Amino acid sequence: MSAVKLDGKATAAKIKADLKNRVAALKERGVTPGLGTVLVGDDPGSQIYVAGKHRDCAEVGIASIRVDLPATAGQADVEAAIDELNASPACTGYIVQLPLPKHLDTMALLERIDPAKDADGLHPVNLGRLVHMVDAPLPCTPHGIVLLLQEYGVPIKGAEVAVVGRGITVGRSLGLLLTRRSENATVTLCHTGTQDLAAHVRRADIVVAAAGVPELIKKDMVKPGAAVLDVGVSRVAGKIAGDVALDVEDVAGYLTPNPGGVGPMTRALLLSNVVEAAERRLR
Ligand SMILES: Nc1nc2c(c(=O)[nH]1)N[C@@H](CN(C=O)c1ccc(C(=O)N[C@@H](CCC(=O)O)C(=O)O)cc1)CN2
Repeated sequence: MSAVKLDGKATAAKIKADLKNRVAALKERGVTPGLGTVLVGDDPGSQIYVAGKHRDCAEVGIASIRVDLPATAGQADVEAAIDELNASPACTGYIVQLPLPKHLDTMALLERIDPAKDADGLHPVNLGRLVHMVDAPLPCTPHGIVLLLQEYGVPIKGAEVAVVGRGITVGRSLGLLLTRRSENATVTLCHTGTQDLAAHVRRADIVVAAAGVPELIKKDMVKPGAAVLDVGVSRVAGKIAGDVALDVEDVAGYLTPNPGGVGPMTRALLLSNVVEAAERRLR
């Protein structure tokens, strides 16, 4: 079997084309959406992702506000940057790029973001809204994964899904999304304490690998025909190393390329949250 490619780049391009029209409509009504980013330190991956987010903004007409702080920035410095973006009328939504340097208190900083400007959907208030299944900005990678599966007609309702990795940006919040009544999947959230990972993955119709362990998901762990989404962004010798071994392609029914799969969808859904926040202002 040679898997159907779940093309995130092409799907993101469609989403961005729609956003471009919505941004133009907002501008006609006197509102220019603006995305802010706070990047602390010089992690090479984070630098690339933040640069990509601002390139996307230019493509769809969203204004960019970029705050870059040195790795030595203290808690108070990052708090000041957040307070400024909370107060800035030009910024309709923003993110603090993760991971932050270890000396910073990530949770305290995420909580300081104005929930109405939380473009990542990771503020505890917005995650709480997701738990309660009420309207809120959705976390970008999980939302992108759901839209990518829908774009290719991969059945989600009733599917057995193995999510590997319990981080807040992907695994934990994806479980919340996929178990909403509108998706109705059955999710097993696997993590480093899972006893027999292969057994859980082998049962799954959809596998989402978001553990950050290169080639964790091997060909013999995947049910023939399953959809496999690789969220891994480890860097080995400067190149992206995904969580899924390359030969999984021989057995999977659908597979994301990496790069070109989940990453571009994450960025497109970030823009979507910024545009939605600007539209909400006009309601
Ligand atoms: N505040 C946040 N920080 C992080 C998040 C997040 O959702 N919010 N997720 C990840 C990284 N991430 C988002 O910032 C991200 C990862 C990958 C890409 C992407 O476009 N990847 C490209 C390849 C780019 C390259 O050459 O390396 C692709 O897959 O084609 C965008 C965003 C952690 N931090």
